Amino acid sequence: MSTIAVVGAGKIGESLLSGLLHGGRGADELLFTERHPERSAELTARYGVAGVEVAEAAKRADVLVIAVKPQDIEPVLDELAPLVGPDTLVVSLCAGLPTSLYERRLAAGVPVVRVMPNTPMVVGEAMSAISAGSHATAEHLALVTELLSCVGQVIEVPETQQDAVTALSGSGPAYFFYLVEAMIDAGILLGLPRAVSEKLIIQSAVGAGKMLAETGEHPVILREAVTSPAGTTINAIRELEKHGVRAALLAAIEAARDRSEELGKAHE
Ligand SMILES: NC(=O)C1=CN([C@@H]2O[C@H](COP(=O)(O)OP(=O)(O)OC[C@H]3O[C@@H](n4cnc5c(N)ncnc54)[C@H](O)[C@@H]3O)[C@@H](O)[C@H]2O)C=CC1
Ligand SMILES: O=C(O)[C@@H]1CCC=N1
Repeated sequence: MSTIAVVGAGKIGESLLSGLLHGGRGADELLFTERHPERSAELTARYGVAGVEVAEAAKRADVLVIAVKPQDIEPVLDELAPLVGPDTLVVSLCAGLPTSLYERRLAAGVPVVRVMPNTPMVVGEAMSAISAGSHATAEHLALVTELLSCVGQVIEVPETQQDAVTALSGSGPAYFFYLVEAMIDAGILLGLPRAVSEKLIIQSAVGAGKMLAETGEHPVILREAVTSPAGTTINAIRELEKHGVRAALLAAIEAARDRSEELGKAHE
């Protein structure tokens, strides 16, 4: 039985704990650390998992999952440095932080796997991309894949692609939520009640997502099937093109990639 400790049980850390429990891990195989005592008590009451100090997590865990904000990593590394050795697998979920940061700051030979998950983890539909650091083996990657499979899908990418992945799927749910929010507003503009507009758009988003996932068709084909000659959709598409929506998405995702790179460089 291996012990998994989540350091920083915020949105992502809590979703992972919940997913691991649903996936069949016992509460006694899990630990978490949280700097706010009220939050810690709330999580223990909800999941039956013990909240411990970072140092205790480092001593007891076989797998340490780091889920603090990248800006909060320094004190965590300081605490872990004297306690973590090559028998502990460190899994970082932090945007921008390279495996080399952990390898530089922790004892020689500590295996590190970098992961970029996303918030649909909360409903078991995460997209997680994983990359091995220089001491992580195929077995370590297989273990991380098994853990993350409890909360969604997993792919392996070279670490050089992780900043791009962060911009695409890490932040990606926010772009879809933004789009949905704007489309609901459009319904209000056209005079629909808010509740009706929300239902129409959310179910359209769910349906479109399912079609993308289940038909295997390219998005262009699916869009063309909606776009009738001299119909309504093409009029909307003309406006999207006129307002540069495609160019805006390219620029937005490039900016997110740049920020991920900056977050990593802040700890060089
Ligand atoms: N929110 C998102 O969509 C995604 C976030 N991530 C990454 O996951 C990590 C966590 O993000 P969120 O869950 O959104 O943040 P969050 O702010 O909800 O959670 C972070 C938690 O860490 C705790 N914490 C900070 N320092 C601590 C310490 N020294 N000891 C114990 N607990 C400590 C905080 O109290 C907080 O509850 C970040 O590095 C982020 O880049 C990755 C993919 C998606
Ligand atoms: O915005 C952020 O920095 C985090 C990482 C990816 C999604 N949310």
